[in-house]
Amino acid sequence: MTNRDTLKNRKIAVLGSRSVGKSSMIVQFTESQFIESYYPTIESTFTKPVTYKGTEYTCEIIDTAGQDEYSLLGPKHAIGIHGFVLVYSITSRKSFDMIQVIYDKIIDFCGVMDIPCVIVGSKMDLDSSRQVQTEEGESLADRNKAAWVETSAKNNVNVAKVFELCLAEIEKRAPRSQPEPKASNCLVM
Ligand SMILES: Nc1nc2c(ncn2[C@@H]2O[C@H](COP(=O)(O)OP(=O)(O)OP(=O)(O)O)[C@@H](O)[C@H]2O)c(=O)[nH]1
Repeated sequence: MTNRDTLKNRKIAVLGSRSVGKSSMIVQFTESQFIESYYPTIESTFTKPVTYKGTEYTCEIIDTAGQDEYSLLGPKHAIGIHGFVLVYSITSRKSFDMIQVIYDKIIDFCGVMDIPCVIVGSKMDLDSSRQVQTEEGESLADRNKAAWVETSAKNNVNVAKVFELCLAEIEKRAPRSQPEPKASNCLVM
């Protein structure tokens, strides 16, 4: 087996409204810590090796600036990206409503029917302020052929699962001998 067979690079873009906890989730996953204070993200990339079903992957995780309905989805959020993590906060109905908007923008941009995607309901530790029920999250994911999970970056609940689910969604759609993405191609299937 060549190194290319054993170490696969997978680019994952994390998108969602402002302050839903995208950075906190990524930092918990890659650095095992939780940051209470809020620093708006411009854009940064984190790398972490992940072993999933016996295969070693290098996950390149792109932390994006929070989106709203007026944000333009640029090529950097679609081209060469293998999988998408779309995050809403269970405490914000508005952030939940943004998920379909962002999903549709990706689909439009890439000209595909569906994408390897995990929809994440964050901040599940704040259940007393819940605005989005679990069934709503599940059925949104079902409608879009996406995986779904609720997480708490604060308590490190289901954070690693997000990235496992994303790798599963990517691999589910990948043809057996999928070539590595070319920089100029939209890889979403
Ligand atoms: N209680 C609780 N708070 C959280 C959780 N995740 C994030 N937060 C808090 O929510 C705030 C925003 O978190 P960020 O991770 O910066 O959010 P973001 O989505 O990256 O924000 P942008 O960079 O603006 O897009 C911070 O004060 C975090 O401490 C969580 O799981 N539980």
